[in-house]
Amino acid sequence: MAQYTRVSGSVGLITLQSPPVNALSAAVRQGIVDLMQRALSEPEVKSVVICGQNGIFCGGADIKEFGGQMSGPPLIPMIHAIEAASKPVVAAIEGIALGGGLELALGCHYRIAHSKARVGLPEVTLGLLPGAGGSQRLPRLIGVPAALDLITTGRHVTAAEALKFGLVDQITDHNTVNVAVKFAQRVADQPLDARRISTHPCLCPSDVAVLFEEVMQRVRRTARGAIAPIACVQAVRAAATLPYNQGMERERELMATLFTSGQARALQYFFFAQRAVGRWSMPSGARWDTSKPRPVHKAAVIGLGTMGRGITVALAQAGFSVVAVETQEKQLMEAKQAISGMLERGAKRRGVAPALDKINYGRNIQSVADVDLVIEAVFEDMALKKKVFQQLSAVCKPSTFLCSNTSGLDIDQLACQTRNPELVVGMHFFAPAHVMKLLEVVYGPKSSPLAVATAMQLGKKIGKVSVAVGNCRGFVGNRMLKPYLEQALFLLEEGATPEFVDQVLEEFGFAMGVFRMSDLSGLDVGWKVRLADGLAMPDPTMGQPTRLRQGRRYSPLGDLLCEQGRFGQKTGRGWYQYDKPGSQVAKPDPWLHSFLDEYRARHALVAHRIDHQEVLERCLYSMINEGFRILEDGIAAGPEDIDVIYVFGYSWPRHRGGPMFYAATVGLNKVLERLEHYYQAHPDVPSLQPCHLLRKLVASGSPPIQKWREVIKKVRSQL
Ligand SMILES: CCCCCCC[C@H](O)CC(=O)SCCNC(=O)CCNC(=O)[C@H](O)C(C)(C)COP(=O)([O-])OP(=O)([O-])OC[C@H]1O[C@@H](n2cnc3c(N)ncnc32)[C@H](O)[C@@H]1OP(=O)([O-])[O-]
Repeated sequence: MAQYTRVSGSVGLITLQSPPVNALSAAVRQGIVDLMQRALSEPEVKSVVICGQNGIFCGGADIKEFGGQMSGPPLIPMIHAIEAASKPVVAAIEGIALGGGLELALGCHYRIAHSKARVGLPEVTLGLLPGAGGSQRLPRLIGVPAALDLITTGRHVTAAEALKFGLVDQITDHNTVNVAVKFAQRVADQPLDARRISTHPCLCPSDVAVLFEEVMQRVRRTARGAIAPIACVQAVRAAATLPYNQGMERERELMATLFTSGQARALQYFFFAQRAVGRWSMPSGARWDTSKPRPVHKAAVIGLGTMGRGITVALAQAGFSVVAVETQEKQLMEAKQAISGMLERGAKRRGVAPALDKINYGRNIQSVADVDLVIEAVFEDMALKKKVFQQLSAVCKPSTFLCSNTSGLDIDQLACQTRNPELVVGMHFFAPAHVMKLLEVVYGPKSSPLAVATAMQLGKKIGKVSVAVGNCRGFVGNRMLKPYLEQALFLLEEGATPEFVDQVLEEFGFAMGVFRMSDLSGLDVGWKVRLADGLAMPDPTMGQPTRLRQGRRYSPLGDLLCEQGRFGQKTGRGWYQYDKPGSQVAKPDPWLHSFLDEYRARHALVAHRIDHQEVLERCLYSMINEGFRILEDGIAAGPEDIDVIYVFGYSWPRHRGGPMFYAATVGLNKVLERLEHYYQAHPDVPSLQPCHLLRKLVASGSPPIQKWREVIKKVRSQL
């Protein structure tokens, strides 16, 4: 909807009204078309201002409309009509002008922005391009290099930056609509021809061909298979090389291809999934909207290894006072230096002062007595963590929330060490903790909604996407990683190489294949856990066959590498070889290939040809199957939670929506059929056995992912 008022006698003011972000829904577009006609037909009206209600100009096209049949007046002719209007039209930009919202403003003859406004063309993040003339008008207004930057990255720019680009004509600290109305009065009689951006030539630098080539190469390198960034470059190239009308035709063609691509659907699903995880719920019925968080002013971090340092930086950068505790003197000195460096580098990038004074360091756990919340980040050892929780419970105020950064240990066991187990939750950060967006907030059977709400809010304040999950070994992310890693090892046993498996996964869109990722994280981490679990056995003559544990197939390949001191990048050897310890350039290692040959010979394994499809299906479907088990067990509330965790924590390619969305895209019946096939071939691998929920969903006709929760509810109620 849109509202019309006449202000100052001669200005027609059109206000977009569609909360929360005044998206250009069919009703809003209809409102704009009707009210523009009215303003143009009223003789008293000499100029027009378009603004949005509640201090927000416009968040762009209504993404909810994309999935269905489009109705109402189309955006492109609507914007053309505004540009062609015989009276000056001024956009009064407050809050945001994004996507179609900025394209609407580019159709206006003038743009006035509030100094706190942000503008941008983020369509690429939704698998699209600015398809309402934005790809053709923006380069004509601000030049090809700046337009390429904005359109291919989708980044939002501040009003000050927009002014520098010439994207807005004026910025103000005052009431933007009032300023725009006065401006509109001043320009009422000015000629408009030069203000119609579509008539401008597209000014190109002399080396424009080289520029496009460079940008295209960069985009292809970083897109990880996403097609929208490439289409964005092609659309801007059309603006630079074709007359406006032909450029618009090219924009339309490219947009049509993107619109119908699975990638746009995946990215739009993911846009809503990211927001859905904020509306968390627990099996007890506690929910985000009925559970109030308690404010946290002062926090503490216990243990200043890699994770503790990152968490301290994340907290301090967000303005929290932090008590950072490390009991080892040498570690403490090293941590202080590292944290200061991280804060200084981050502050330099953001152009702010480093938050060094937010942190108090200490060697004694007593120094956390008065904090509101503690995040324990000591070594991943249950006995040690239990001891720390006992100490914290004795030292801290009774109201202090006690959180653990464990990546998979039992939260309940830690809660049992404390006076107030209801105040204990997991806060599982991902390395590097000040950079990675994901936070798993883990509730145990005793965790209160208050503790979950507080941890979720803290996560939001430090810029994380927080997902509330239940307590089980590995929680959601690492639990699903286990069958994925396991399949990758089995594939090596059966004839594949680490390079081939990684290549397939990287072509799929992962930033790193499973073996390169393991080398980066350190092979010894998992090895220590397997040793503690009694799975990795240094002496293979202990009675059990080496490739079988507890009746299941087991690959000791990772353990054997660790026994050789091959821990990955940090030792210069792992699944790959590196020039020196710490180097990041992975090279195939002939030693490893002979080692695999010998291993296969020792175990009478005959290497067979493993193709692309088998690698993908076995690695991904076993992981997805575990995802369905997680949903069945109530560890994740819905598929969106899993997908958000995988995109933000495990570099799952966003344009594929996340593992559960991918399963829906492939077809649940196909996933089921392939799992059945592989389980038949490998009956000693339980992770390949299709789970009950997957079967149930297929039996229910494979409903769309948005309907899975209904089936999940039914399955859980029958358990
Ligand atoms: C030939 C075909 C021609 C086609 C023409 C194409 C035109 C054009 O180029 C395409 C576009 O504009 S593509 C669009 C380009 N635009 C973009 O990509 C902008 C996308 N939006 C954003 O980046 C952020 O939402 C803001 C920065 C706007 C606000 O951030 P914040 O303050 O943290 O708040 P928040 O929590 O994020 O959102 C609050 C609520 O608003 C909801 N919602 C938001 N935008 C929506 C939309 N466009 N729509 C619908 N809903 C939208 C959001 O879901 C949430 O709902 P919930 O039910 O409460 O969960």
